[in-house]
Amino acid sequence: MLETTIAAIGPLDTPAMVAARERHTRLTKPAGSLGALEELSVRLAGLAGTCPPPLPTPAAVAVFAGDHGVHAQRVTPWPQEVTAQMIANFLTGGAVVNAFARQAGAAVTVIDVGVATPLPDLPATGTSRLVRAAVRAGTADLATGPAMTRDEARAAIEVGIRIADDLVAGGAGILLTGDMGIGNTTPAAALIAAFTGADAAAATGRGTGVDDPTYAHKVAVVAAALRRHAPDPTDPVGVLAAVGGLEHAALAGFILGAAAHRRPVLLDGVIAGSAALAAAALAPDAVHAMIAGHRSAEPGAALALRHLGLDALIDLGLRLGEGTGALLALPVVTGAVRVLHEVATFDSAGVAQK
Ligand SMILES: O=C(O)c1ccc[n+]([C@@H]2O[C@H](COP(=O)([O-])O)[C@@H](O)[C@H]2O)c1
Ligand SMILES: Cc1cc2nc[nH]c2cc1C
Repeated sequence: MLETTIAAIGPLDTPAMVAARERHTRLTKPAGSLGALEELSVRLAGLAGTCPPPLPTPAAVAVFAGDHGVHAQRVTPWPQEVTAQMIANFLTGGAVVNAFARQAGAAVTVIDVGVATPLPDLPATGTSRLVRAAVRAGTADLATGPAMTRDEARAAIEVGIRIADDLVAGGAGILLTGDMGIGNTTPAAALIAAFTGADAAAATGRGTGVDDPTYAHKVAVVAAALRRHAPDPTDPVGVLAAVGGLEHAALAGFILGAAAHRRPVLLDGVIAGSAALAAAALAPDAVHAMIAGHRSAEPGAALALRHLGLDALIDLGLRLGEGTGALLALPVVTGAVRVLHEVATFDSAGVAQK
């Protein structure tokens, strides 16, 4: 499944992009006046292979949840049970992602790809549902050994591909990434260091908000893990297995799945950024489908986006995860595409040119 997904990912369609650029020159606005939205709309035309590209609707956000053995190293102040407790909150519609999803008209799918705490029977609300797809009950501690086996990393990637397949089959026009996992900014930092070559201190942030001593310890844990595992960026599955997380691997698969279906995938924060690096290492053309929703306050997020050649659409200092930054950026993406559908040309509107 991974190989066929990678094989389906290809370059952008040049004629559709040429048509979109040409159309922009005829619309009733000074050339270039929509800034980054113009190049984004051109890229989405190239992704869809048609101009104008379809409006990115309906939107589907997938929140991949997992737990982390590295929690034992005290890299986060939050108890591990909060991962499962927040899943319950997502399913009853009480989290920030639910509020933003209601605003955006997006459906929320929560995927247990490896939560350590047993989940109770959870009722789905109108717009949220749970998929139980745990590969294992949390990773092992990456400070003392590999986080998971290669087979488990691959299985988690394939969970993400399957979710992307299902959401696209259900009609989704755009996929949004979300994540939930107490401790998951530590593997995200290690992945970003492994794929970009940045050092541990540059790639590591404060996550949910650790104090100075905990931050220094977290950097040391990431640095030691990189020394111990010496992850090889040309072996992305091996990198994910050594220093990643189940939700990071699943998100990498989800991104690949979106790219294989030529659907845009709107990335949330630092966890999505680390997964996007893995996806790009597996299939470089997957980058064409990626849109950086926002610039997370985590320093590793900016490193990941720079490595991918992506500019964030919004920068509001968010560091929540769950898909919240991606959801806030969705109207920007829709606006970029709507221009190509709805704006009059100078000829049709009788507006004089310079
Ligand atoms: O999206 C981000 O950039 C982001 C930045 C910091 C923290 N988070 C969220 O906070 C949790 C991980 O933080 P931590 O400190 O426990 O590693 C996890 O559930 C993430 O979704 C998310
Ligand atoms: C309360 C809480 C909510 C979250 N949402 C995403 N990560 C989170 C981490 C915590 C701790």
